[in-house]
Amino acid sequence: MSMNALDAIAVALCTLLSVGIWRYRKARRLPPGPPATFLGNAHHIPRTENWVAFKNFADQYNSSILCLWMFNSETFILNDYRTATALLDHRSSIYSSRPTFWMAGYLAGRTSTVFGTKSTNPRFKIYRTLLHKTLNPRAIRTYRALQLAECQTLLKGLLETPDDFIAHLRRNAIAIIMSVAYGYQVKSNDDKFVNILEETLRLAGVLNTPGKFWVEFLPILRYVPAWLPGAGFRKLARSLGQTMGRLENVPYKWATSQVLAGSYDESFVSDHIHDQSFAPTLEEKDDILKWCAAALFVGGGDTVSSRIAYGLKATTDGRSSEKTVSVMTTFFLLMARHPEIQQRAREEVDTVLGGNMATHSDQASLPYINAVIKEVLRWGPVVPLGIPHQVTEDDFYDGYLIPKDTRIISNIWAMAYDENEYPNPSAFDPTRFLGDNKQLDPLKYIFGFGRRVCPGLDLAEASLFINITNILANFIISKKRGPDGQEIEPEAKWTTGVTAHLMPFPCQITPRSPTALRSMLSVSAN
Ligand code: HEM
Repeated sequence: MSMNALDAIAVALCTLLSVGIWRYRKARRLPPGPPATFLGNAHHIPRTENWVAFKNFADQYNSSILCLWMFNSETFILNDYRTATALLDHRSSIYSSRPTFWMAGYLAGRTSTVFGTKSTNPRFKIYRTLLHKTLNPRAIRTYRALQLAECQTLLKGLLETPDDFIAHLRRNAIAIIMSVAYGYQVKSNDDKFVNILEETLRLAGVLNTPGKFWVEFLPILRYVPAWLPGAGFRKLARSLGQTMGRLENVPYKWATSQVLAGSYDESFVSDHIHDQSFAPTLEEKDDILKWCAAALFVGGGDTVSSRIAYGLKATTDGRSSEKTVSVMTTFFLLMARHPEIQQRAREEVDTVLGGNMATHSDQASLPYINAVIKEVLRWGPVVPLGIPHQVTEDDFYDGYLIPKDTRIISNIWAMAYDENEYPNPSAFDPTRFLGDNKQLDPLKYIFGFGRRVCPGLDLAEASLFINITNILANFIISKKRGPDGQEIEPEAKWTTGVTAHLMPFPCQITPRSPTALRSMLSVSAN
């Protein structure tokens, strides 16, 4: 048979299969979405900023729910808050599981992580209960002194080496979470445990690369014998999974050895190590505690702070750097871009604090600062597509079938940039959350939904408040000037992954009064 005849047969088969899939979808009353071929919709998912593409599809199909096909299963993407809360919050008893992550979970031997545990697994309830005990609004009051002390270290760092602001912010977030999880004091910016976290996040990024591994689309491939040509993905997952295991094992071993030696700072590990009520055996208790502590470490380390993004190149004021940054750095970028908003926030801080260091009890007296924090979180959602949920029963919504096992993605970015909720959504405008006609509060969705909602949200919010308020009280953030004397516009370029980070940008951080700040820091130190 000639090549032309073969090509024609292949095209005819593909067309038949695609039409078949389209008819099947229509018959089952699934939500709309871009037409799938027999290879699914993989080709519709861009590798960068895919949350924008999903929102564009939702606009194009005039539907807040989209259906994309990933070979053996449907993925639904929820693009507005109304739909996401109706399903993931109000029907959370069936929408709180997680799909199987074949490379980073199953094949890497990491199905017990808190992030990936299915809601049907008895571990899920135990994990959530233990994390809640450490992170509930009452419990986090005990970390206030720690947050204040770490904020002082941050202010000192910004005073001494302002150009290293990313490293100072990173140290701040990691120091807090390492203390909460393990009772470990981070002493330098080049810490052994922090390096393990960054290496693990890098490897997780490799295994989670969208569209890279066929087994994510065709899970049956997980049975392909590892020695067969083309089965290298199995070896890769196993070997990276072993290296990633250092994340939950090394700091946990360190913390337990400190407790057993009787010289330790209180932490999640020390609080629970002698409690066996939640596990039938000692081994299981250790396994549960190590995964929970690691979840604190990853959750706190990869969202509030900054991290290294390997393979990404960027320059800040001429220096090559590979660091990317998150919520606090988004704040620096926005303040450099909006001096008038920064000034209004500072006036409120000066009036209320009168030169003293802000403490947690000042939060209720600073409405404009609270609005700035909400707007920073909305403007740059740090987990733009949330973490996928999975529905455990067939369900119906708005006339659509949502079949059991469907993977549900909440497009948090689309909710934050929904023109119906936020007129001119690209504009940074804290007054959205002030006055009589307040716009939708981003705290309702930015931390996720239902039984999977982020357990660290109160801790994160408290840290953001203390750091942002005290930075505004003591520093002026502005655009840097180049050698030609011209201001350099700080650019907002995002990385794509589970968490989105801003690429580094230049900015000028100037103390308002170095002498006053030094004396405030020395008084607090005494
Ligand atoms: C601004 C900071 C943060 C943001 C925006 C954020 C956002 C999120 C989101 C969107 C999810 C997924 C929720 C879902 O599946 O519906 C999540 C999960 C999670 N977060 Fe956070 N987070 C932040 C800080 C933290 C901190 C500080 C910690 C730890 C102290 C933490 C620990 C976790 C954990 C353990 C999960 C997994 C929960 C589960 O699967 O059951 N996060 N977070």
